Amino acid sequence: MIVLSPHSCRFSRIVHGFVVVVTRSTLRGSDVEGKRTLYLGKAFFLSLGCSEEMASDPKVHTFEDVVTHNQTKDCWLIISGKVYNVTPFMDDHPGGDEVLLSATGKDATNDFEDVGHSDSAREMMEKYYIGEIDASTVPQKGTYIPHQQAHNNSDKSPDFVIKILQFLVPLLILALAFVVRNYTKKD
Ligand code: HEM
Repeated sequence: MIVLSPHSCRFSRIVHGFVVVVTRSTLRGSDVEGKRTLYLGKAFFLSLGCSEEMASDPKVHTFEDVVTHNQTKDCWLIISGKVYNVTPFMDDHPGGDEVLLSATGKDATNDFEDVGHSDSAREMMEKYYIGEIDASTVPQKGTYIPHQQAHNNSDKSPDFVIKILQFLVPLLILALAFVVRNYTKKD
């Protein structure tokens, strides 16, 4: 597989889009001519140095599928909307394999960016690119709170205690006033 710089890849994506549009419109006219355009486009695309994966339409993975690849021997990551199979890189990753494993099962964009990876690290990523993530399948951050945990938390949280006190304190003051009034009342 040929590795390329992100710069040429960005350019090639534009070219790829163009080739697909041309190909689709040409296919409507003539099948043979359309296929020829597709092969020419793909060849041109590959000549720019892009991987075969990028030359064809990228595979779109669902979140549910990607998160099942969460082991040292089978590790996929989601970074900036793209899916990477970093299994061959586990032993060589300078940050270690544990950190890569901890980035599975979620969108690892922030984890990746927080480290401040170098440009050469970003170029290296192209080698492991296996497609795009279907954004509609990625759960929104903070939407999932396990029911049991949420219930326990609310019982112990200071908010809950404050609410109880807001209700009890006026009652206690009222009761106290009542008692004082009764004791100080002249017969
Ligand atoms: C395809 C994905 C990744 C590639 C190709 C990659 C590559 C690299 C490379 C080349 C380095 C050496 C330093 C540099 O050049 O920036 C590095 C360091 C590191 N990476 Fe990654 N990385 C990837 C994903 C991640 C992810 C998702 C995390 C966090 C969860 C991570 C955490 C780290 C850490 C902690 C270091 C060590 C930084 C240091 O000690 O200076 N990497 N990575």
